[in-house]
Amino acid sequence: MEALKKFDGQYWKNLFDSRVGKTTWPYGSGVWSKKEWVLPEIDSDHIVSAFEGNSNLFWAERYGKTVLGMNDLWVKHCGISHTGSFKDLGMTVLVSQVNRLRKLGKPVVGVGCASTGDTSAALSAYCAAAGIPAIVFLPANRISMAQLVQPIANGAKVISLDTDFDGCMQLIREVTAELPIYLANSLNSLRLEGQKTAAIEILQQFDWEVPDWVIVPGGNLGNIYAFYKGFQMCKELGLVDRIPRMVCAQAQNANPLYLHYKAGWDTEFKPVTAGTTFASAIQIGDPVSIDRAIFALKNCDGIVEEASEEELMDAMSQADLTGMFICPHTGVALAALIKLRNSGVIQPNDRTVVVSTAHGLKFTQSKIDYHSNAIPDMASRFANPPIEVKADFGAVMDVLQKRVLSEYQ
Ligand SMILES: N[C@@H](CCOP(=O)(O)O)C(=O)O
Repeated sequence: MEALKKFDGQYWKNLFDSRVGKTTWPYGSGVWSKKEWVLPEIDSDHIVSAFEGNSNLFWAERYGKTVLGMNDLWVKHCGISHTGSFKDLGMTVLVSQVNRLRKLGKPVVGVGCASTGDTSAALSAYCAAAGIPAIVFLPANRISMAQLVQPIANGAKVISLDTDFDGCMQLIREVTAELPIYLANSLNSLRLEGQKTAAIEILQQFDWEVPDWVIVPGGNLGNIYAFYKGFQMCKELGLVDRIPRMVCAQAQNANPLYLHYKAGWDTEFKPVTAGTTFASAIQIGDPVSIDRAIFALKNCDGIVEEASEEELMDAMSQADLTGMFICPHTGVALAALIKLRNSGVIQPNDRTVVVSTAHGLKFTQSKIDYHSNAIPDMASRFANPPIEVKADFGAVMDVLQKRVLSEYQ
């Protein structure tokens, strides 16, 4: 009975009135001025949804307006999917085809890939569902725990190699040239056929009105080409009359395409050794789809932009503060957008779509490091660490007065 009373509004009102009918803060040690606490009636006009949009395409209203002064900013969440990244779109197509080949009696003993964590997760899941052996080559200690556990749990053969992604990629290409293991990286066009559906879906979600800009994070560079392919197909079919300008966003520590773009498309492409980045899934120095990416960007009047570690982590954290929970690669794309917006290349009313490539839950460690102010040489401007408070009513009320109520008064 006592417990029930505590959940009665009148009980709390009486308690509150008895305590706040004073001009000094009656809890702990602070001082306060009394304020009327009247909750307005709620009517349906005041109910706002955090995001507005169709399925996985969200209008990032608050981020757009407050951070960028933009009115028409959208985020296409491709990581809200079975294994938590856009790789699902392409891998379901590829594994279905391998399944068919095996049913036709073709000698495919398994499917293999090199990965920075998302491709391997998607491959392992679909192969497990189809009963096909999956072999994944991963760079040791360079992918997140959440990504590592995905192929392990799905029963793939996980080969952890003492090299970077580019080293893994070279090895899987050599191995699949020798053995009847089907190569599942995005140089395989089946992957791109699946991935291009995200572009078609964006156009459909906008009722076939073409956005001005689409920003895609880029590492191995299959996805930027897949988006181009989807947009171009819709144009050729007469569904739209133009295609958007695309931006490929790279991490400054793994930026071979950016360097090539800056040097002028006609110079010779030079791979780089990718440095460590929080955007670990695009930590790639020698992308397999370089030629396709250049082709796509040239044909859509595209741009390549880069983001430093601080820029990408700040952009990600600021976006999270508006209700998203994005991956660091999407942070790269948002940081690129901030730069292009600040330089006036992208205008406030331009309809802009940022492609969010993976679920933020795969990258919690980087968020924890950021919010704990534990990243050397990074100001972590938007860190929001937990507030440690003694388990004491007065102490808790004091903290709330200082950190919550004072902002409201
Ligand atoms: N970021 C990728 C790297 C492999 O690229 P793919 O385009 O060949 O799938 C990953 O998640 O592994």
